Amino acid sequence: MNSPIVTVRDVSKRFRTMTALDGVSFELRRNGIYGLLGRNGAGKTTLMRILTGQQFASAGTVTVFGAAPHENERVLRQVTFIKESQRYPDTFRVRDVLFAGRLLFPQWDERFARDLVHDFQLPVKRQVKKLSRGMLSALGVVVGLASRAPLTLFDEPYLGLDAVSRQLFYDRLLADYAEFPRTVVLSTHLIDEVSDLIEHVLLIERGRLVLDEDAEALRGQVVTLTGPASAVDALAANADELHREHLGSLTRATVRGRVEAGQARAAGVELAPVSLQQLVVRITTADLKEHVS
Ligand SMILES: Nc1ncnc2c1ncn2[C@@H]1O[C@H](COP(=O)(O)OP(=O)(O)OP(=O)(O)O)[C@@H](O)[C@H]1O
Repeated sequence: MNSPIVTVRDVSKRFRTMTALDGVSFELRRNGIYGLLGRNGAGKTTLMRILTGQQFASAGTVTVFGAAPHENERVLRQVTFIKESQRYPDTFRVRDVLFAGRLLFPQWDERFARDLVHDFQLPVKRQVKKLSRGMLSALGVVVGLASRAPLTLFDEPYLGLDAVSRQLFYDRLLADYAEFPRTVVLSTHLIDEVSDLIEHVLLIERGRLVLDEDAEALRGQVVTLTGPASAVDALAANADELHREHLGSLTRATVRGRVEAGQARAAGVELAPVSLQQLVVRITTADLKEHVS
């Protein structure tokens, strides 16, 4: 990852009285796989729509490849946005969508597109409106991958895919990314599934960005401490406590911060890593929000 290709500064979006995004700021760097995580209605789609020029922010600025994205052809030719509810013209067949991809995206790889169509067993002659939900998702995935756009956003396009096809998507994405690095944003609820894939985590909670962290750094930052309450308290004293539960005579605390493994062992406290999914659940639990900086 190096220079930013997207800069979001203090962006808010209001729909009448509803605030969908509230003072969001972050950067997306050239080449990297970002996980855009958050609960239902957190503001993920709204943010992606603003990044791709489909919606205006109510306040703040968005710069994509050095310019505002709205109606900017130079910028938008470098961007692919695949959403679950992707619409295509009524008469389009699968092959028409692929043809359009070839025309629209300068980096489109026709051979890769055909391989993907084969992998996902898509019927090229079938009208898009007659595809099953999973096939429609697969078509979105094919376009998103084969476009090789320098900024590719997937807004849960794979919800219709079964587990085997989702794995195929993750595998193809990783393999192609290794050969043709670009900036990929995956918005998803299936955090466990993508946790090995994503390099950076952006977590939105009720319109606010509550986490903007390197995934690897995050993995070591949050742990659970299980042991006698007094020993857990002592170890947790210098960390942010995200959650606490009692298991008979033992206490289990989920904390964010540095805890020395040797110290924990000596105090009879079991130290265990927290999965990204657990971490997100803990952080987005409403009454614990004050623990998140
Ligand atoms: N056009 C609109 N008019 C009014 N409210 C809207 C509009 N678009 C989005 N919202 C509201 O903004 C909030 C954020 O919606 P958004 O679709 O961005 O969430 P999301 O994180 O993508 O959710 P999900 O994971 O459920 O798809 C929601 O409360 C939603 O109802």
